[in-house]
Amino acid sequence: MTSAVPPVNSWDEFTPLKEIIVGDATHARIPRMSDPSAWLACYPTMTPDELRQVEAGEFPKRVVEESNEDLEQLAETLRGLGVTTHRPPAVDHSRSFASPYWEADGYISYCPRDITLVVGSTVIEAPSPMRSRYFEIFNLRPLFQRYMLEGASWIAAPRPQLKDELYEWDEEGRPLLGEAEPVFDAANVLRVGRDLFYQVSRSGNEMGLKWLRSTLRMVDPTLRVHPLRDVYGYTHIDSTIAVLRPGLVMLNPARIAEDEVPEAFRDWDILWCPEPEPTETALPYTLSETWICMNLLMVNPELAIVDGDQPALAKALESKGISVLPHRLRHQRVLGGGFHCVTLDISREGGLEDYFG
Ligand SMILES: NC(=[NH2+])NCCC[C@H](N)C(=O)O
Repeated sequence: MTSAVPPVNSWDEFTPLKEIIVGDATHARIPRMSDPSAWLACYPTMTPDELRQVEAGEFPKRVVEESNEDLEQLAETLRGLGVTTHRPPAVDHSRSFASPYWEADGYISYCPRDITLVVGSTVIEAPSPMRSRYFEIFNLRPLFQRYMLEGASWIAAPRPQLKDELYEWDEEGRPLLGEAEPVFDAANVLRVGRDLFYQVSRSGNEMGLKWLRSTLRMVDPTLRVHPLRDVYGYTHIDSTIAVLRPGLVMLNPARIAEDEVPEAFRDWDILWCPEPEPTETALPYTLSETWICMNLLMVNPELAIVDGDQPALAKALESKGISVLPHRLRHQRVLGGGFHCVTLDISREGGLEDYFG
């Protein structure tokens, strides 16, 4: 039975939220860094010597437990705002697995944003370049199957082979992402109605951009995918650019210079993210930089869920008429995800709009 209202409808990052998935930190672990895809995804700026400090295995119990407390609080707040909120339990990341070409450890279910791209009523399983993420999506499958039965479209990118030749090396012996096959994390993409922005970086290659363009032609031929090259070379776009509402975008001043604003946003009002407040971290190495504070969740164009430890950010948003709901995500740097990362919006009120016309 398909409903008149599509069960999945998410074309943007800012219109009023109706349904969302919130991540789960249970079983979160650091994979062995001997896997180049894990090193590339987790600590890509570390040299081989610096990487020696990283201990593979489960994140500290306190990190997991406190993160799950924070995620449940986030879910409660969203439910209180009338947003249908799902908490699918994490897969068991303690189990290693193999393909004909490699073996990998489990990783994390904390950031559903990273592995699934929702464009309109189409759920797209992204081809992550990280071997440890190969089965992460399995905890979302029951929901995706239900959405399909209710009328959504559900596809997956070609399963990537992730052979060693996909990974290249820089002059300091650090991994890079090659072009052997289409790979990207969904969090390399921002959606702004008819326009999507795809970051080419160590977590999304040019071949992935080609695949996404070819696929979105089937979703709607008017969709446009704009590459963001040489903006931020590392993992994911959502601590560099945050689209707050039509005509207003927050940018990371440490990564984008005033004279290098991506062309599409040059006529928009720009809110430069204030310098992040320093925060303590439970481990000496983190999956996210301090700029993860930008990684906020727009509940609607006038309301944002943000890190409560960033008063300057709250003030900056309020100066643009955006109220904030301060929340804690105590280990967002250690686990590599803020409020945008730890959620996956399934339905918003917005449609296939042209916000740049
Ligand atoms: N969807 C995500 N997990 N985004 C996290 C981006 C973190 C980014 N690499 C930073 O250090 O600022």
